[in-house]
Amino acid sequence: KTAQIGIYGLGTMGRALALNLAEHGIVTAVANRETDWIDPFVEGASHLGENLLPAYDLESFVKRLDTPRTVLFMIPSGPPLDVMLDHVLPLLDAGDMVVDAGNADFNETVRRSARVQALGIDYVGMGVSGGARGARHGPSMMVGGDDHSWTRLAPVLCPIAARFEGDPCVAHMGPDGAGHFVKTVHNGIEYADMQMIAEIYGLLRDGGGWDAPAIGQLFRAWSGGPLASFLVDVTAIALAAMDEETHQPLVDVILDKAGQKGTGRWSVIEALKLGQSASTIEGAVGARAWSAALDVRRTAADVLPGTSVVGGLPGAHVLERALLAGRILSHAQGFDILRAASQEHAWDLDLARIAEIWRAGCILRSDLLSDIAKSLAADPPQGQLVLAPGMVALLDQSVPALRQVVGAAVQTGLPVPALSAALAWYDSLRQARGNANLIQAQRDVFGSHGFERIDKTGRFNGEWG
Ligand SMILES: O=C(O)[C@H](O)[C@@H](O)[C@H](O)[C@H](O)COP(=O)(O)O
Repeated sequence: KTAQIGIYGLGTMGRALALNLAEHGIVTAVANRETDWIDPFVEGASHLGENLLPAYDLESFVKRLDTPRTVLFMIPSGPPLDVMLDHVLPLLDAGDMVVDAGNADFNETVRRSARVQALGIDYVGMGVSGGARGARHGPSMMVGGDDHSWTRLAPVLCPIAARFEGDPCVAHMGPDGAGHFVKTVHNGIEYADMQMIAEIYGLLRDGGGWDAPAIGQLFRAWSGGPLASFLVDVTAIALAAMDEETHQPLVDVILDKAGQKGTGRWSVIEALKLGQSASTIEGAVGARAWSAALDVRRTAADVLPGTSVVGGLPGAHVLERALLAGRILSHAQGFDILRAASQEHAWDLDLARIAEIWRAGCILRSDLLSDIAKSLAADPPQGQLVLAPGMVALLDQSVPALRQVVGAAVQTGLPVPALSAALAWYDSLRQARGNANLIQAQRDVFGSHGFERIDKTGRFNGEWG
C-alpha cells in the first residue's frame, strides 16, 4: 500500500496532523528521526488502520509514497530542516514536492525554495496555526509555493482544515515565502493580543487587588461579548486553574518570565524593513524580553521611585472596551505589514481571505475577525483596515476606554506597553499635521539631510545660522 502524503517529524504537531489526515481517509506515511517513536504512535492509532503507514528510514519512507511524492516536514525550523533536505532531496524526483509546515523565517523559505526548485522539485512553506489541538482537529493553514503546488495540496488540506460556517480555513497565500510570512504576522498579532490581555490582568491584579479566579471569571464573561475569541477562552482557563501542590491559583506560582521562539521578533523586523509600524507587536516582544530580566526588575522595584497614585482603575466594562480597541489596532498594524509585504514581494496577498481563514482553527480566531474580513473585502479607504467604516464605528465606541485605561495605568505606574503603543499609533494616524517637520529640521541642522516644503515641490536645505 502507498501513501498520498508523508509526514516526517512525530513531535506534538506532526503526530496531530498525521492523525487528522488519516482520520479523513488520507493514507499517510509517517517517519521520525527517533525511530522508537513510530510504533507506539501507530499502535496508539490502530483504529485508523492502514491509513497510517510507518517507515523506519528515509529511503523506505520515500518509497512508501505515491508518485509524484509529497513529503511534509513538521520539525523545528532552521538548520535541522536544511540537514533533512540534504538527505531527502537525492531520494526525490522532479515533480515531487517538499512542504515545510514548521514556523520558518520566510527569508529562509525563499532560500530553500530556490534551492529545491532548481532540482525541479516543488517547495511549499506552509504556516499551520492552532497548536496541537488545532492540528489534530482542524488547523488554519497558510500555504505558500506555486499555484500548481496548491492545486496538488488542496485536496489533502481542505478536508483536515478547521471550518468556519463550512468554509475550510486554508488558502494559497502566494509564491515562495508568502505562506510563512503570513503565519509570522499571525504570530506577531498573537503576541500583541496576549500581551494586551496580560496588561489588563496586571491592572486588575496590581491596580485593583483582584485575585486570579475573579479575573478569570471576568474573562469568562467577556468570552460571550465583543472580545469572544480563543485567547480570551485560554485566559479564562489559565486563570481558573488551581495548583494541586500549593492550592493556590496556578498562575500565581508561574514565574513571570515569558519565552519566545522568534516569530514575534521576525514580524517586527520585517515590518521595520517595510517601513511599517508594528509598535503593538514590538511592545509585546519587548515585554517578553524585559520579563526575562528578573534580577534587574527585582532590584529596580526597590530602587526606582514609583508613583503615589493608587486606585482609579476604570470599571470592567471600560477595560473590556479598551482591550477591544487594542485588538483592532494591533490587527490593523498586522494587516498593514501584510499589505506592504505583498507589494514589496509581488505576492498579491488577498487580505480579506487571510482574515477569513483566521476565523477558525488558529490561535487568533475571534468574532472580530469576521468583521475584519468583511471590512477588508469591502476595500477600505487607501486599503487601510483602520479606516474601514465598520472599524471606525468600533473604534469610536472603544478608543475612549483605551484612553482612560492607558491614562490610569500611566498615573498609577502600571506598565501597558502594547495598549499604550496602540493608542499612540491611533493618535499619530489621526494627526493630519504631525510633528515630523521638526525631525526634518533637526536632521537638516546637524546633517544637511534636506527636507520638502508644504508650499512648493523639491528638496531644500535650511539656512540654520
Ligand atoms: O499559531 C500557532 O499555532 C502558534 O502561534 C504556534 O505557532 C506556537 O505556539 C507559537 O510559535 C508560539 O510562539 P512562541 O513560543 O514564540 O510564543
